[in-house]
Amino acid sequence: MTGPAISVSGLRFTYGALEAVKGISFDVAPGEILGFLGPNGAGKSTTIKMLTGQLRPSGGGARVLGIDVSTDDPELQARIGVCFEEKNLYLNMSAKENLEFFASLYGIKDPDADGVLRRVGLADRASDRVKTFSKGMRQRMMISRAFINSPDVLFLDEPTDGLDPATAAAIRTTIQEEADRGVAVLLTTHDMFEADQLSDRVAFLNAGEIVALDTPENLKLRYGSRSVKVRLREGDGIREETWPLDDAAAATRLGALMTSPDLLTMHTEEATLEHIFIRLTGRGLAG
Ligand SMILES: Nc1ncnc2c1ncn2[C@@H]1O[C@H](COP(=O)(O)OP(=O)(O)OP(=O)(O)O)[C@@H](O)[C@H]1O
Repeated sequence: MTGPAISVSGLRFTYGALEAVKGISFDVAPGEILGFLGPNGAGKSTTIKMLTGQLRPSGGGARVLGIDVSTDDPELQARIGVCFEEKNLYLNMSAKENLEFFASLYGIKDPDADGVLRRVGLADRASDRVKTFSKGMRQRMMISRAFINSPDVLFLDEPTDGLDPATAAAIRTTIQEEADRGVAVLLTTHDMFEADQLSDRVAFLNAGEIVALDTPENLKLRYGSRSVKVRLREGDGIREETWPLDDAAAATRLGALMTSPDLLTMHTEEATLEHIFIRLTGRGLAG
């Protein structure tokens, strides 16, 4: 297709008197991963629910693969993959039966359930009932479910939350592979390493508004500042100092410290997405 896979314009949602999403606009291109970041309650889930047809927008609009999300068009559900904690799995069915059942809802005749389970590391549990699965395995099932219809757009809400590091890394690789084959991905995560590693661009959402949207590199250049952390011997103890790296006065001070006999360690700290978010909003991503 030409044009954006996801196109959002002035999108709003109100729960009674609460305006949870306040007129946001953004696009996601085919093959692009957009990291959708913000603290609890920022409006990420509400936005995803509107884009996946679960909530009708209160104002503005959005198109996914050219389909107006407020039209209940079944083609939308057939062409998107959603990993959202609120979607349930059938606990008495096996992993494979779950995927085959979901595939049947999309009218897919011969779903590659084994292939999808292999991609999330559950191939050897294909015949086991989901009720015997651990929390992380159920999370992997949710991800596999999002892949079963070979979607053109993926909505992934904290896909690696609660997974062990090796499994999380494998899932990130899978998400990147999907993007490489042209899938547009909207990814929410509280893991800033993951956001930085995977996102082509990042949107910071705060209190229902997008406060910044750019590549991680550009955000770091524009809002981030590098610093140097110095540890010095002081009497019987240790003193720590942090100095901005791009600052003339700091350079003079750091130059003097280099030759100090009390200098223990000195290391540079890069701007992180979390630092930038705090700077932009005065809030941490976790709360
Ligand atoms: N069903 C609901 N009824 C009333 N208010 C709601 C409902 N769902 C969410 N809200 C409110 O809307 C705002 C946005 O919530 P939302 O779930 O979209 O945030 P979020 O960014 O996804 O947060 P989290 O990181 O915790 O998942 C919050 O103030 C929340 O309390």
